[in-house]
Amino acid sequence: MNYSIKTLNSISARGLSKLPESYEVGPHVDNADAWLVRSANLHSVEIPDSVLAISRAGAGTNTIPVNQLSGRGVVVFNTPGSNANAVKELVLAGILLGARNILPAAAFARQLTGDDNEINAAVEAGKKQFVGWELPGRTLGVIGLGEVGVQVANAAEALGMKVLGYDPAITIRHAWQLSSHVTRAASIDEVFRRADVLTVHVPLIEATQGLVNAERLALMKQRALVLNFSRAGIVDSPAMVAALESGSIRGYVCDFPSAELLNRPKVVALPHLGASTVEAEENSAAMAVNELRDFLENGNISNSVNFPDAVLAREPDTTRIVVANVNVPNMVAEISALIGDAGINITNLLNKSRGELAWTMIDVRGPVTDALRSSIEQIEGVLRVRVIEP
Ligand SMILES: NC(=O)C1=CN([C@@H]2O[C@H](COP(=O)(O)OP(=O)(O)OC[C@H]3O[C@@H](n4cnc5c(N)ncnc54)[C@H](O)[C@@H]3O)[C@@H](O)[C@H]2O)C=CC1
Ligand SMILES: O=C(O)C(=O)COP(=O)(O)O
Repeated sequence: MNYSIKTLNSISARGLSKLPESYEVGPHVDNADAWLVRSANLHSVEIPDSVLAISRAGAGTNTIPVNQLSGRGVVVFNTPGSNANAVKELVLAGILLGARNILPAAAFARQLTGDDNEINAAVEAGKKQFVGWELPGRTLGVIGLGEVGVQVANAAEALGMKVLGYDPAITIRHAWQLSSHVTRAASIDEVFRRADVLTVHVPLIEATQGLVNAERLALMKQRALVLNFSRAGIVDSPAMVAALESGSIRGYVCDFPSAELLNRPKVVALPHLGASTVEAEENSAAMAVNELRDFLENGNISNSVNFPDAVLAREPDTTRIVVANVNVPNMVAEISALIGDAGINITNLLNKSRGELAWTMIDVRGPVTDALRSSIEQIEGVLRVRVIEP
């Protein structure tokens, strides 16, 4: 079976090279079986019915209409951790940019004129404007201890910072990865109160929109530094500008330029570069490609953000019926009754649920007719049915 994948955004060629030649891949593929995206905003894009899955080569899925796609039985994937090291390194750079006033200092040096003696004199006279501070002993507050937050916390701790972390839904895996020297804050406001440097590593969702707001900025120590490499909307921009103008916040380093932030000396706004390294782009694309392949060829799901993980080994000469359905009682019984009525023997079965959605895979011997497939489609609560031949 040949599959087709439409790419949106620029996707690492080395990552895409993991696909077999039988796949049709590229930006101009019509009626693709799957889409592979980075930050493309799909909220106002028509996604054709041919699309069975969308994989986000990266972490954030706020640009994808996940709820709407769930209702259509479309699986949305992301690639957890694939770019976390790249973001961590840029966050560390951001802390150092702020701590040592590197950008204004370099701008000062760039505009010096005269011969070497005059330049040296200007350097010695001017450098006192850029006196910075060192990291050991300073407190870094990390909000969100997922793939990126844990790496930032551990790296800052290794550089001698005291690290205070907050994540009410930290996973067991991330808790294990976190350095035992990182202190867990009892509340988000405690992080704002105690941090010399604060960094946010949470997804943009309703609960995190404007998480860094005027009230919380007012809790912070005078002259603290704030970093945001998550999403623009997590920081209330007018509140940040007001805090920078009043001098209560030393600087704001972020990955999201906006009209309001441009040309402000205390703002460093990078052009969404967190995941823009050769390594992260390749990792993310390769992981997304592997997820899509296993999904298209076998119906298996790993790293979805809307459907459960569901992996069932294929047995030779079996046909797989894959059903996306609403998570209600009796669904498996109804589907298997129809298969039994068609005189077909089930060899293996998996049913997994996640919230309101479920994923059912049934392996059978013998051909699955269009009539059987459409009778399964007609069961109330079934969102989509695929039949994958041996
Ligand atoms: N600038 C860039 O290029 C990149 C930006 N990102 C952004 O960073 C975000 C985080 O990425 P990952 O760490 O890979 O995701 P992740 O899903 O591994 O971690 C997110 C963590 O935030 C926590 N969280 C959610 N709501 C919270 C709240 N209200 N308070 C505290 N913690 C909360 C979750 O429990 C989870 O542990 C992404 O959603 C994306 O928006 C990620 C990669 C690259
Ligand atoms: O992975 C993420 O969430 C990112 O923000 C990276 O975005 P990008 O793939 O560089 O457009």
